[in-house]
Amino acid sequence: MSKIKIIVAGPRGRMGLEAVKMIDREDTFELAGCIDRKNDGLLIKDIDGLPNLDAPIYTDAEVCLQELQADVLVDLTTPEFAYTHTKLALENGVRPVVGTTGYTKEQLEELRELAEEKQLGAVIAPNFAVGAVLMMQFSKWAAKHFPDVEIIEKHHDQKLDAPSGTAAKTAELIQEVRPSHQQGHPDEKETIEGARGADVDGIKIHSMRLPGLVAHQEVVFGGLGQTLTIKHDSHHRESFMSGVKLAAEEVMKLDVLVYGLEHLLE
Ligand SMILES: NC(=O)C1=CN([C@@H]2O[C@H](COP(=O)(O)OP(=O)(O)OC[C@H]3O[C@@H](n4cnc5c(N)ncnc54)[C@H](OP(=O)(O)O)[C@@H]3O)[C@@H](O)[C@H]2O)C=CC1
Ligand SMILES: O=C(O)C1=N[C@H](C(=O)O)C[C@H](O)C1
Repeated sequence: MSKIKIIVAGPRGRMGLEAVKMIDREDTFELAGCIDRKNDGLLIKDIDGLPNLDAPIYTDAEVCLQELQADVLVDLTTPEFAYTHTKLALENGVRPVVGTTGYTKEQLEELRELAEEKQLGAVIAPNFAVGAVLMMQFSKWAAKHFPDVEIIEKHHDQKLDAPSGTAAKTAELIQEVRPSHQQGHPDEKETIEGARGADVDGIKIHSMRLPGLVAHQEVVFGGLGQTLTIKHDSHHRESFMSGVKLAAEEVMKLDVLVYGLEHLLE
């Protein structure tokens, strides 16, 4: 069986480095090359802290995608670049597996249409940790019985986007089953702006950023005389890698874009 040839965008990042190491460990994967913001023409092994691999680095994503003829692009960069990378990948016959968060609904829809037009698989997953996917699914189930819910997400202080992609996706899943309504007292007023958090159709999202955190979320439901808390913690970025591996394998069998790892889990 031939190996799945993978390009990683963002190899020096916290997630990108874990992905490069995972691809190196897996016999069925080959690191074809990387897209980086700098280090054009160097090899991965030339960069301090990266594994001893001969994969070439490109700063021009389009040239990289055209020259390497890879199967899959794993993107772990920033929202502003991930969208362009994903689009370029689909236009060049490469299947995207995207962990980068911060896509707008319009961008997702446009990429869904492009994948369909090209008949190419694509996976965009705001969270690759299986535990986090279960947390989201359990939350959707709980919301049928507890329509009053608030989300508290906690991340490291280098995170660029707020709320997290996971919190946004959790709210979206809950919205599918929860009748739309505002929560709290109808006359409540914020005496300090932002005190009640972000609002998605009445669901409040609170984002905490602190050094020492990795990725954590609590979904708290309130009912008469009781609360239910569904909580997930990623203590290390290794927690995301089994999901990235699964997505890189499964995307080869898809001819549409799927949004969320739950679509690939039994
Ligand atoms: N789906 C999931 O399970 C998870 C998703 N994430 C998401 O993944 C993304 C990356 O997170 P994280 O690794 O923590 O972030 P980092 O900031 O550690 O890494 C991002 C990397 O992307 C690089 N980069 C920026 N622009 C480009 C570009 N145009 N081309 C290539 N590389 C580029 C950055 O380079 P430089 O260092 O020079 O800025 C940096 O090395 C975020 O959106 C985050 O929310 C994170 C964890 C889990
Ligand atoms: O930036 C991070 O770290 C993470 N980002 C993703 C998100 O925005 O949900 C996934 C995980 O929470 C870690």
